[in-house]
Amino acid sequence: MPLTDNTPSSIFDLLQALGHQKVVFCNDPDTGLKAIIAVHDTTLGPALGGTRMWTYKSETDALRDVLRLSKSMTYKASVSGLNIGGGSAVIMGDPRRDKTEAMMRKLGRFIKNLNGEFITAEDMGTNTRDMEYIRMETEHVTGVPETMGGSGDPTPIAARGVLMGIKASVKELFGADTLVGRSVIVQGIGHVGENLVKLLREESAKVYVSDINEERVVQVSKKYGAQPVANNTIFDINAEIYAPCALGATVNSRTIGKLKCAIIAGSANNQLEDENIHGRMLLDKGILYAPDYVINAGGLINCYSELMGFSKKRTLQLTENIYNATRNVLKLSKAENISTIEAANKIAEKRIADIRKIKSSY
Ligand SMILES: NC(=O)c1ccc[n+]([C@@H]2O[C@H](COP(=O)([O-])OP(=O)(O)OC[C@H]3O[C@@H](n4cnc5c(N)ncnc54)[C@H](O)[C@@H]3O)[C@@H](O)[C@H]2O)c1
Repeated sequence: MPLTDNTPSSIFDLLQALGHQKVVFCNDPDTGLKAIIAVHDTTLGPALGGTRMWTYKSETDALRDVLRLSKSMTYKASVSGLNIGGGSAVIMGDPRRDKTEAMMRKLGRFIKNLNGEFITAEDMGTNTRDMEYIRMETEHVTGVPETMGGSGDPTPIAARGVLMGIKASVKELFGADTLVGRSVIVQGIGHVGENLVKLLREESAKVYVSDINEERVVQVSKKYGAQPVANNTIFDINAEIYAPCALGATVNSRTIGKLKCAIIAGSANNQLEDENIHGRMLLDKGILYAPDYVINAGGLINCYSELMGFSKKRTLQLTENIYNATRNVLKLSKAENISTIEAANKIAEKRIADIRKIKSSY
């Protein structure tokens, strides 16, 4: 996705280049809410995507993030075979310091005004409690607590999907998908990261953990028998699998040279800073990259299931199918000698184009 410093300076040119339908700036001085909602593509259905709250350095950074996130939601839904489109919301601010009930409910009012074109869920910096606040103002939210008729926390399912993607990648590279003794470094041990550490340890993998929150590193490493690693030394560790589970763009021209892993497979959205450049660099370096939006679709699948009338069994089936979806992407990448992200994009774009055609006919 061409969202770098070289991207068009006009916002409309940028939206045109990325294919976005709508961007809404939400400003509410009373609650301090400064949020951006982006609706990328609704060909397959209403735009579904998380609300992220983060201390963005600038408005441009927040806009860049919401545009990247929403586009990857469209692609994620498409490769996962779901009938929904892609959208996303970001709130500018520190979730630990600035977030309030009123702020989340105000965001709910903005979402309500979109009349179902955008449906949200939790993401970094937000949680099920926040979704509950949004639900007080609009029905267009998923991932609300079970007590409110929702499917609850989607992060264990998101982590299971990532595990499926890791297994499919290991199968491709090593011929068998067992994780016994395989080494994995998990960067970012928040909601998804911690669940992933748990699953990896249950599969008897050797797990290293790092986070900017040192307290969590101590807690999580103790709880699951993982090895703590200082955040600034993660690229010095000799681990076969690097699982980015924090912010995106950690795979870039500055880090690729340092990577010692054979596989990159994690939950973070938009792991490649520039997918054209860095997807190719990884292919040339012989590092297998399991495209983020293919393997982190579990959270989306959970939210989608909630919209369809939640069934735990069906949700698990769809999530375990991430194994096959990843295998298909890797197969196409190999057959056409294209990067794995190009292969995933081809599969996603073909489904959207096919459905767009049938929707335009009587
Ligand atoms: N929550 C979901 O259901 C879901 C689903 C799919 C993808 N994702 C993606 O997975 C990633 C993690 O989501 P989450 O819900 O676990 O978020 P979270 O906020 O619970 O956890 C993120 C963790 O990353 C840490 N972190 C932040 N910057 C870091 C850095 N530079 N280095 C190391 N650690 C850092 C934070 O301290 C925190 O512990 C995000 O990119 C999110 O978009 C989340």
